[in-house]
Amino acid sequence: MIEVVNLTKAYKKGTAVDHINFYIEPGEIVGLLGPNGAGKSTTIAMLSTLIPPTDGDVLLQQKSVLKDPSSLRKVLGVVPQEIALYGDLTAKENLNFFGNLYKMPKTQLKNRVEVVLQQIGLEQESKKLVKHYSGGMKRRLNIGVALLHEPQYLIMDEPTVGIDPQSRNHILETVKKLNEHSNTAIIYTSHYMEEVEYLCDRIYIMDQGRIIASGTKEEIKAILSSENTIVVKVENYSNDFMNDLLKQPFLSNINSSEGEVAFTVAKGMNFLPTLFSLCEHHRVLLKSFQVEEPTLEDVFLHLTGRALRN
Ligand SMILES: Nc1ncnc2c1ncn2[C@@H]1O[C@H](COP(=O)(O)OP(=O)(O)OP(=O)(O)O)[C@@H](O)[C@H]1O
Repeated sequence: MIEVVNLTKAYKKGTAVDHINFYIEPGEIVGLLGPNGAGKSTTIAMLSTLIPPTDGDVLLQQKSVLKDPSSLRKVLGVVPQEIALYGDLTAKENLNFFGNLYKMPKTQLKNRVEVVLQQIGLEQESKKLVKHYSGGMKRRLNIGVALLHEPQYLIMDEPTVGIDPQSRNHILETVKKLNEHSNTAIIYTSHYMEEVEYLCDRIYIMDQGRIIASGTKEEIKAILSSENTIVVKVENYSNDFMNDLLKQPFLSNINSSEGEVAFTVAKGMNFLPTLFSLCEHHRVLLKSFQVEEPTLEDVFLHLTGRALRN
């Protein structure tokens, strides 16, 4: 198990990471979800012993890795946000180059290169120069480099930023398979709520250097269990209708766009009579309404008053 204990990074301008605690057990996929600037990359840099913390520690099997970074590096692979590859080499040559850099034995490296190329779905393209690769293929190879030494734990820092949807899906599937077939534990950072929701067993939500919520998806969503979001489709609605809705004490977070009005209401509150009478009064045609499950985005909005993506 890897544990992060009171991990902190303070810069002159402010504290990027502020006494955070979390853990990951073998075989888990754990999500670190937060908006830009929340402190995710700084956390990962400290966790992978690239930068020293101002305070706190990282423990592997209850032993400090700050005192013995090599113990962690043996079992940890890191996929950085930036692509770190040589464009004038092929995929195979890149993998061999990094394998040699890590001083992997020759026969082991040869086998691992073949396995990794298959895992990242680049066997057919392994002899192409990387400079001719698409952004998504480069990202996949970036992941491959981190997998060469068969790490037990893999950290992925926003691995799908700036790539097309097809490559994004490919990466998400690669992550799932890696976890299912090789039992690799994965720390997945992202500001895409859907990715984290799809992949992760447990989630930590970060904001302004702190962890503001943690648990399984269900546990985190339960923070909003006392409310329901209602989405109503209407025609001919006016400002007066909206103003009257805003005056209702039991409705909150009222938003409208393109024929849809959304609001939250306390669970169990019978809002329908009021809604019907307001529609009738303002001659608004009520076409449909539905009760929506809260999303992690809703929880973030509830906890911080801001949207996850800006
Ligand atoms: N070397 C540094 N010196 C000073 N401040 C820094 C440094 N590195 C990061 N920060 C600040 O720390 C905060 C957290 O940054 P960090 O990159 O960890 O966030 P993030 O959640 O990874 O965001 P992103 O998704 O944009 O990478 C930001 O306010 C950033 O400006």
